[in-house]
Amino acid sequence: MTDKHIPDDTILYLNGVSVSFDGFKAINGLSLVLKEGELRAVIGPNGAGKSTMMDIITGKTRPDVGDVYFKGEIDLTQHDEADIANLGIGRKFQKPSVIETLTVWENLELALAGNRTPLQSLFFKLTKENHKQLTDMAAYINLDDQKETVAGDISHGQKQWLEIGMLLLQEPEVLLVDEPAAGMTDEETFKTADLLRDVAKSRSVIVVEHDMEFVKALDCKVTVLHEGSVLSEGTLDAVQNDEQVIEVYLGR
Ligand SMILES: Nc1ncnc2c1ncn2[C@@H]1O[C@H](COP(=O)(O)OP(=O)(O)OP(=O)(O)O)[C@@H](O)[C@H]1O
Repeated sequence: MTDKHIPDDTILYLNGVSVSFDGFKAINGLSLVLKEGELRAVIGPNGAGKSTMMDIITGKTRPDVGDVYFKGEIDLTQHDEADIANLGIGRKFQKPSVIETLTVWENLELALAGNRTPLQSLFFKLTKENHKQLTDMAAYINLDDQKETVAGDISHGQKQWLEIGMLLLQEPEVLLVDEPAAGMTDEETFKTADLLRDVAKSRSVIVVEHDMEFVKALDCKVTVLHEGSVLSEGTLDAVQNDEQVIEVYLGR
């Protein structure tokens, strides 16, 4: 147990986190509390520290100082990237990393096998239950009709959904999603917002995004980062009307 007073329903707890690169403070006293089952959008101008924050949560970057706790008692600064993924924090990078020469179904199958040890996955055979799991997931991510299509032939938006589906098969408790709507059509953007809102009914989700229409569709609490710390937090309306946020975005 930690001596920090972290509320029971907190899944991620960042407090006073800072990290410098060559003397430049990319993250500067950052504090953020994410509740179980919460969907949170993180916005902020280029260089605000959004990716670095995700890197710290997932163990890619070690903070110089500060607390980073998962589920109240797991000190994430003491774990490496592989450990943190296994603990239940999944991350989707901006660029989809599906295997383009495999079908949608095969990509999903691979993600399911990925939950096993290398030896187990070598001999992995789909059970009836696994088959249903993959069929349900394909439908859930709007790819029911594309199951047999090679991933290289589906749209950019569909690739993003496929990757979200692959991550969900690993059943993370927290899903971190980096700019999912970039390069999507309007229809795909809104479907993605629907999907992530639904995902957040059974786990916690942080979405980093620039597209304000998408953030509006997510309909959740918004955190604005600037120069490595939280500038404002609240509803999208509240942060968009915050004088400090207006100044940072519009340079007034
Ligand atoms: N490994 C690194 N070495 C040096 N500087 C870095 C490193 N990683 C990030 N930075 C710097 O830290 C700052 C924050 O970068 P970060 O990528 O986290 O911002 P961001 O909010 O994700 O920006 P964007 O919206 O452009 O992706 C930037 O000034 C960046 O140049």
